[in-house]
Parts: sequence; C-alpha cells; structure tokens
Amino acid sequence: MSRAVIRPAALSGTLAAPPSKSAAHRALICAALADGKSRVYPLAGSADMAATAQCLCAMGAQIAREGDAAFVEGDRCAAGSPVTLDCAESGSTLRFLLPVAAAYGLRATFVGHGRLPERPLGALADQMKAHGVSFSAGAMPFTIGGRLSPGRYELPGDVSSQFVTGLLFALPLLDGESEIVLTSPLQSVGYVEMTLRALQESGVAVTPTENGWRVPGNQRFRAFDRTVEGDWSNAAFWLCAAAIGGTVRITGLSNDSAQGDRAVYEILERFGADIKRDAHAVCCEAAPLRAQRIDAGQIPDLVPVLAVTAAFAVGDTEIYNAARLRIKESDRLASTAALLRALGGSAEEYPDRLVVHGGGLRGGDAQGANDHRIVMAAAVAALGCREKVCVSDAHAVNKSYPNFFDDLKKLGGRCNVDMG
Ligand SMILES: O=C(O)C1=C[C@@H](OP(=O)(O)O)[C@@H](O)[C@H](O)C1
Ligand SMILES: C=C(OP(=O)(O)O)C(=O)O
Repeated sequence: MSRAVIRPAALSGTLAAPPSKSAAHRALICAALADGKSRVYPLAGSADMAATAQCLCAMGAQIAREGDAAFVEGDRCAAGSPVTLDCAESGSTLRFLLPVAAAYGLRATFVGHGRLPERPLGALADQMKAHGVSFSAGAMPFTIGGRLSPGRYELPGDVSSQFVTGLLFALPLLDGESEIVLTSPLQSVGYVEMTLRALQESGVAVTPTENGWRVPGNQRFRAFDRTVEGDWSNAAFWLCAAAIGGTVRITGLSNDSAQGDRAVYEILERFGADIKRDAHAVCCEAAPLRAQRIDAGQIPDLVPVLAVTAAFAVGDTEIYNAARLRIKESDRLASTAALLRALGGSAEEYPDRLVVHGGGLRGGDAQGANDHRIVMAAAVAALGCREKVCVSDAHAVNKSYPNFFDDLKKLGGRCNVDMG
C-alpha cells in the first residue's frame, strides 16, 4: 500500500514544466511510423510513456533511451505476426495503437490493467469491425485479426477524442482514402488538434471537412527531431497550488500550444488569482478566489485540481458538462467529491456535474483511487489545509508525473512518501 503525507505549506519558486504526456505519446507514435531515425526529447519516465514505447517496440520499432531522449527507428512486424501489446493503464496507448496495429494487419493481443479494461472502446471497435478487423472478445484481453480497410468511419465526438486520434494515425497508412465523420460535437478538441499538428510535422496530410476529416491513403511519415513541449495539464497542479496560497513560476509552457488544458490560465484568472505570463514562464500568485461556472467538456483532466481550487474560493462552483469524467482512471466525479468531503469540504455530485462549496478544507485521510490526478489534487489540497493530508495510492503519480513529489519538495512542499 503506497501513501503520501503532505503538510500545509505555501509553495514558492520556479519549476520547469514536465514534458507533455499527450505530446510525447504522439511524437513516439509518429516516429515509430516514420521511415528512418527520429529523436524525441525530453521524455518523462512515466508508466504511460513506457507502455506506449514497449508496445511500439513489440510492433517492430526500435527505441533506445539516452537520458531524457528517445531515439526511435521506425519499423513494423510483417502482417499476420502475433504480438502482445500491454497498454498498462493508459487509455491513450490502447486507443491510439489499436487502429495502428490493425492497419499493419498484426494479430495483436491487447492487455490492460487497473480500470483500463472497463473504459469504453465500443464505438471504435464497431467501426474497425465494419472495416475488416475481427475481435476475439468484447473486452480486454482480446486479439485482433485481419487488416483495416479504407473507407468512411463514423464516431461519436463525446465519448473519447482518443478514438479520433487513433484513426488519424492509422488511416494514412491504408491503401486508399478514408473519411472520419463525427456523429456528435467533439469534446476534448485540443487533443485532436495536437494530433493534427503532430501529423503535419511528420509530413502527413489530413483535410478538415464540415464534420470530420478526409485522410488520403498511401502516406509516409517523415522522421524528425522533436522537442516535447511542457505539460499544461500537470503544470496546472502547481498553478492551482499557487492560486490557493503561494507564488509559483512555471517555465516551458507554450502560449500557442494546442493543449486544451492551457485554459487553466484563463480559469485561474477568472477565479481571481494573480496570474501573468511572459515569453518564458507563467507566474501565479495567491489572491482571494471567488466561485466560477466551469465547462469541463474540453478540459477533462483539469477537473480534480480545479475542484480543489474551488474548495478554497468564496461561493459555490459548478463544474458542468463533465459526464466523461466517470470513465477515466477512476470515476473522477465520484473520487473528486469523495476527496473534498474526506478533507472536510462539501461537494455534490450529479450524473454530469459537480458542485463544490467553497470555504476551505481541514485535512485528513483521503483515497487516491489509484488515479494520478486524484493523488496530485489531494497533495494540492493539503497545501491549503489546516491539518496534514494522508492520501493512499501515492504510486499512481507514476502514470504521468513520476517526479511529482520531488517537484513538490523543490517548491518548498513538505511530504513523506512511501511508494509501497
Ligand atoms: O489524447 C490525449 O492525449 C488525451 C485525451 C483525453 O481523453 P478523452 O479524449 O477521452 O477525453 C485526456 O483525458 C487524456 O488524458 C489524454
Ligand atoms: C485520462 C488520462 O489518460 P489516459 O486516457 O491516456 O489513460 C489522464 O492522463 O488523466
């Protein structure tokens, strides 16, 4: 059993943003699909990155790590080869590589852990079945067979944008033109924009249509040397911690990033935090916070830490359009509400929204729910609490941010961590 004890503290100092998990997934995949050798730098040693790298190697690519850099030699196993792809707990790894493995025509067995086997895949799997791919079972572990064929792919936009991203990687490899048609408005738009930019930098053409994208077939990915941008989603923990009580400067965050979680800047500004940016850094300083209405549709990963921030505001914050939070590493509407209540706060959970009553938190024992964003949100909450916070499942931070507790200490936080 892993756990962390975090004591109240006002953070201060400057920190480099960790490399973006979403950008790194995309860079590794594009590199593995490319002809030749690419360099991807810097790369976090996170569990999700390791899962994607291992799967790409199992599919035929070669990846050598040198410090924070990965050198990727693109290659693929012959069609029909049996491979096992262990996606660990990473939804991105599963949903991005499933169509790619099918485009290669591999007999790929997909394995997943934690909550991953329960997370939705049906809409993508149904479209793949309609385009020549067989599935041995309806849930993980399953083995796919056959080869993906080009054509018209219809997907809902409100389950997971990762379905679209996976197809955008795979369809350019097919021997004819395809179209992705959205049957409902797209949520998590920024993540698809990140995919489109990654494809463009790899020399792959995709044309937007009225409600989707047209993807020519027979395309080749170009090798590259790519710097992975800083992660707004994980930097958000420090910016919110500062808004609650401290002064933090985060470097390496791009102002014109496609990351939807860049919105944390405007949201904290609306809360009343003193937040500024220049060409090199974002700086946030505590100020009295007031409740907000927040649309979670484009920023699902920010919700746990924004809910914690709201607990320190005056008034009631409503976080709406958040039904998809229930299908992440934990049911994040339930686990976020439980976190706030465990620390002496008050929150109401509805099917697709959360209402957080402001007024501060006391501290206490909280469940990390085996969810990195809940554990990190608990640590941020602790900084503003009156008493210490003890959170279970501290190891979960390894999923996206293995240096989280070290970075907390660098900013003056006080914690004892037992990774179990
Ligand atoms: O494409 C990506 O890198 C991601 C997309 C989002 O998922 P959904 O599109 O399912 O919301 C996000 O929650 C996840 O952490 C990363
Ligand atoms: C939901 C997340 O990731 P994934 O979907 O890739 O598991 C996350 O990082 O919060």
